Amino acid sequence: MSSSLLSLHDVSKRFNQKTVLDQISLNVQAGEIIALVGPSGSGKSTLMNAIMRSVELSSGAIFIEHKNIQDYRNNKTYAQKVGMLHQQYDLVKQLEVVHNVLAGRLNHWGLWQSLLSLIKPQQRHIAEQALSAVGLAEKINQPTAELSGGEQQRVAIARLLVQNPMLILADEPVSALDPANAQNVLALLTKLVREQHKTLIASMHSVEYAKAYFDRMIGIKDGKIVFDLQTNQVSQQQLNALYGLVKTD
Ligand SMILES: Nc1ncnc2c1ncn2[C@@H]1O[C@H](COP(=O)(O)OP(=O)(O)OP(=O)(O)O)[C@@H](O)[C@H]1O
Repeated sequence: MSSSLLSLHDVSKRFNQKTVLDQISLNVQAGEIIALVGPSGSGKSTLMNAIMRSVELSSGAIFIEHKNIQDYRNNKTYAQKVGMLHQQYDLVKQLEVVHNVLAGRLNHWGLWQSLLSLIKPQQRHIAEQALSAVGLAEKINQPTAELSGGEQQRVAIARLLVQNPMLILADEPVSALDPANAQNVLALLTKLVREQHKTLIASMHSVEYAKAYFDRMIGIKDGKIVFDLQTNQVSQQQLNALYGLVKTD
């Protein structure tokens, strides 16, 4: 059996009459670091939401470790396979950083331990470890709202480390950040994914960042894959065609 972590077989999604994903087939091996690129509305978020199981397919099937994702019994088990990083961090701003990081633990805890953790953080050492990995150990008791955008995205990464899924999906993880912060966060995220032998698929607005930090690039247009290559093999012509840019020379 191959080491395929994720595979999509003829995945299609229609919203009302509109086809948003059009027979996408794709294989991802464990350890890959992949950027999804393509114009706005091409279907990148829908593709990731389908893998997250938050969008139901119109047809086709998705497998994680050769098992249909529909067959993972509950969300807790599934969260140990796949986790997602959002553009807007998705943190509870009023809470201290430690609580947001330990929210990644909810998939491992029962109800009482989760409730108790809101009063007295349970397994604080786990949060400490994850926060030092993202360089924020000293912010553990700070209200999350007081952190900068880049720091908040690093807290969200720490929460993912605590959740510890095999596959990380990131939906435009740095598009809300300024260039310096965006590059720091991407460098950190890809470094941690490599060190911890995880797999990353991120949708990226910036082709430049996709080239700098990712190994494989998948171009999506109108819900179809138009190229799927090692990043250094992608030509300017392919990118122009993807974004519908007219040749000027
Ligand atoms: N829940 C929904 N109901 C109806 N249409 C939807 C829904 N979700 C997405 N769409 C449509 O599907 C298409 C693809 O959207 P999607 O968000 O996947 O694109 P994207 O490539 O991620 O775009 P962007 O780069 O702008 O985030 C869009 O036309 C969008 O309007």
